[in-house]
Amino acid sequence: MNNIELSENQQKIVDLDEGAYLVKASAGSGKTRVLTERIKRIVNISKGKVLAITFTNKAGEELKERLGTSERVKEKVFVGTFHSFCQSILELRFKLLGYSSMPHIFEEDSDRIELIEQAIFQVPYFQEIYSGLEGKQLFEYKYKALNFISQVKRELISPEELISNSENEEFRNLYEVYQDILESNNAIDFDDLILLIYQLLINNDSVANLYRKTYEYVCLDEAQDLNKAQYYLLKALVGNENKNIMMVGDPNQAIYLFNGSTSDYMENDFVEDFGTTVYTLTENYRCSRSVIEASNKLMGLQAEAVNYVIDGIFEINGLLNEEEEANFVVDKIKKLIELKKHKDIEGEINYDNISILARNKYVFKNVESSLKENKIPYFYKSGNIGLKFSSTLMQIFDYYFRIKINPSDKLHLSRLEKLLNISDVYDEEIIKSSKFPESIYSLSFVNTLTIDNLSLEIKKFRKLFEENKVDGLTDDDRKLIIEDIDEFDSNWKTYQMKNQKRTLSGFKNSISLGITNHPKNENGITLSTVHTMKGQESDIVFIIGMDEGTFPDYRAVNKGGLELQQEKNNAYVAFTRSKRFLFISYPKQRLMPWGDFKPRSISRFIK
Ligand SMILES: Nc1ncnc2c1ncn2[C@@H]1O[C@H](COP(=O)(O)OP(=O)(O)OP(=O)(O)O)[C@@H](O)[C@H]1O
Repeated sequence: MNNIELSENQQKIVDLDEGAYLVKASAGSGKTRVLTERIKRIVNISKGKVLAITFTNKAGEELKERLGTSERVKEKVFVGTFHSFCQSILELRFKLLGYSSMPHIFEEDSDRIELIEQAIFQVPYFQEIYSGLEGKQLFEYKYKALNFISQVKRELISPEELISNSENEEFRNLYEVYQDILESNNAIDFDDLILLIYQLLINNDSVANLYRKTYEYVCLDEAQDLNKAQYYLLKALVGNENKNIMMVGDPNQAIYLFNGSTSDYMENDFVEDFGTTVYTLTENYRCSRSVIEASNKLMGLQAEAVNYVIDGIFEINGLLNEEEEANFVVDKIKKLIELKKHKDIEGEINYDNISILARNKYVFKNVESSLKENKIPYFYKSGNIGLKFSSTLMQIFDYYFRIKINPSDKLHLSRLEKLLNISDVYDEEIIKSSKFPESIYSLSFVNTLTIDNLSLEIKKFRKLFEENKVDGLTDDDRKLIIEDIDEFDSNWKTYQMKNQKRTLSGFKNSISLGITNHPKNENGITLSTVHTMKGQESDIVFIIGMDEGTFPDYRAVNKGGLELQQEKNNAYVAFTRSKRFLFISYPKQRLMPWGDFKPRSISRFIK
């Protein structure tokens, strides 16, 4: 991989002098490759440090892998997501933002939902509206309110703008109450993390100058996914002097409109604000001729195949229903595996070089059962997900742990009280007579923990379950608990490796951001939504459920315009994940949850 010879155009970009540059190029053209090589070059020839931002932890890990592990790289490059970068600043400078101790991240959707519910119940006006709602409406109301709050933070809207926006006037009070509750818990949400650091940089010149001096170069992958807060954060960080910033991206791969992202920040604002020079790359190094022809046709593009000698396969198959579609996919997989070799594919065909993609997770239901029936190994690719415990004992540990490091965290305290169904979660006698008497072990584990004894205490805690010293647990319970402890231990080890200055609170926030969580190397066929597969590739790709209403999603079809365009981009991302073979399928009818079959037509994207 590292011996790849760059094309003349790619090399020219790698060798550019200081300045602001945008590489706007299509899928598979080597944008990430060029960015990586440029970072390597800067590390070798310049004294300055590089800040390399990615949108997911996974993309960050891959970038690190491509950069190698030399001391020089470790010392001179910070690779991370916007959130992890902001967290690292917040940890050092929370006092400047008015916090007396490091605020904690409420990362779970369920945390935010509970907070908004609390906010609703604090304002009679909202409480009245809410009480008049039922079932799905309740959820939709909370979702709408949370979405509004998120939008305010992402779009950097001031309170004045809020007031002038009559449609949103209603939620304005709720926003303030939500923020107050967060504050009283000494907590922040994901959007706050970016907003707070942006505010710090624009209001505090000495901090901003410090970071400008520290990071002489800024690099950003997948720049079409920028939202306003992220773009303005970068702008505030770079300042007016050293404008050494390179972004790479592809407007046709913009698929995060729902998060407030638009390629306008990359294509317009970045170019105007920085006097940026724009480069393009037109060759596709990833895909076979058939895949490129299909994706060019989809988008009206003219990407050139570098692998012109590799024909590849592109097929569209309509099946009777979802069950038949699943059987078709599994049969095809079996045949490919039996084949073992194909002239277009390097090495042996095995499960690991096959991926099945779909617009949404629910589309996988039939394929998943068919894979199971046929004993074909598979796994779901996960996104930016932090550690989640499966055993109740470790979930209880998690609550105690959060409260220990953030005593203001009333949200998780009340959840713990509810779970144990007791009012004093620190009274050992009461715990012993609670629903989960074994939580006493979670509590004493948390009580002993300090940043210096964590490794040792984790070992001791694990031993309790290995040696079956805790009453009332089945073997299955013990197995689950030990697996959870091992995951916690592995997160701790990663945190230790990545951080010189360690604190329990820093560790917990890193877990919340998913920075320390490296899902085990999973084997078998990859099942993934298109969003999660972004930036990745696979020799053989199946895209299932390409019927109108599913892909494109019916909501985008109803809305049309930009939303529908993003669906098309989504299909483009899906097509171009395939290096060699691309099999697309759709069911001609779908089973509705109420038991009827509904006819479906082929997606407009493959007609
Ligand atoms: N000059 C080159 N010679 C051979 N292979 C290359 C070259 N440049 C890139 N590649 C390979 O092509 C594939 C696509 O490269 P990369 O992931 O950098 O593209 P990208 O433009 O970031 O893609 P996307 O936007 O679709 O995620 C990778 O497997 C990469 O190693």
